[in-house]
Amino acid sequence: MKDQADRLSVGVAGLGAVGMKVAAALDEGIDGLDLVAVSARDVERARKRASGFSTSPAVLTLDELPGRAKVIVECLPPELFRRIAEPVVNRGDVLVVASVGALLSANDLVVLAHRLGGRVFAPSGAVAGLDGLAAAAEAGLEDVTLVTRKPPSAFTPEIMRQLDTMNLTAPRRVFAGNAVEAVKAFPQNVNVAATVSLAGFGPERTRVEVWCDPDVPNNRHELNFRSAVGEVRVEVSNLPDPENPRSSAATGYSIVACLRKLSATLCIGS
Ligand SMILES: NC(=O)C1=CN([C@@H]2O[C@H](COP(=O)(O)OP(=O)(O)OC[C@H]3O[C@@H](n4cnc5c(N)ncnc54)[C@H](O)[C@@H]3O)[C@@H](O)[C@H]2O)C=CC1
Ligand SMILES: O=C([O-])CC(=O)C(=O)O
Repeated sequence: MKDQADRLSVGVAGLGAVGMKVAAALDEGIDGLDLVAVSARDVERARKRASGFSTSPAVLTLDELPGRAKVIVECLPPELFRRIAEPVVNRGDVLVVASVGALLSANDLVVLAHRLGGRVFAPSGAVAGLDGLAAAAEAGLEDVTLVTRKPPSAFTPEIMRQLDTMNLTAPRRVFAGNAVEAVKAFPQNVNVAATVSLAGFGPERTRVEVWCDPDVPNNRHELNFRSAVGEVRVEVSNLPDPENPRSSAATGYSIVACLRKLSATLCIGS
């Protein structure tokens, strides 16, 4: 048990598929961390969602959240990323990011965090293999490719209409390009591409394919990389979250695992 002075207060921005898992795990207890506040679009609804929590976090609007906790976990729609990230970083606080795609156009905030002594964490989220990728990056990467394959129901209604995905009878490649272009085209589907690119070869050089596949029930991510010290292939087949099928159910748990490391004595994995 940490001394009171060493404990970190935590706020969760967004109580959807990802944020609710993070808030629930904090409420159950993560060593050294205290859930003090949550925020969602509909404050009344958020109050109901948090009513079973034993820690009784304050339920706030998004703009009230910065400053209420030392660590803010962003679990919002990507278009709201800056609204929470900017004030958090401006205070020199710790930001943990789910909408990692939005980080690709927010390098100014990372620079500011560095200047003010803050920190920004981008957990692995729905993808795996970033430990090996980070090691390979140290050794010298030669090629990184991420192939994301999702069922039609995992795309936003707008993209489903654009691509006519509901009428697909066979797998179709709906995107090929680099991570920057992938995030622009699919802001709610390929945060993983942003995370992989930041962990390894950079957003411009990381190659990404997105497939809409009526034959797969799960969200699949296949990461391949080659470096001076060998080749790695990692395949993930994630169950879609029952609350939001666009997000893999594993995402929230990856953020929880990252939060545990904030104050853990024994840290496993790079
Ligand atoms: N890093 C990764 O590997 C992954 C990242 N994601 C991303 O994580 C983020 C969260 O995903 P989900 O939880 O599935 O989304 P969701 O749609 O289930 O939840 C979003 C939450 O934001 C809240 N919200 C909306 N407007 C708000 C406002 N003005 N103030 C406060 N809260 C507001 C909503 O009430 C909702 O609780 C998304 O950007 C998603 O693309 C999703 C899957 C994987
Ligand atoms: O949850 C997933 O499988 C991936 C995802 O939506 C994202 O990276 O934005």
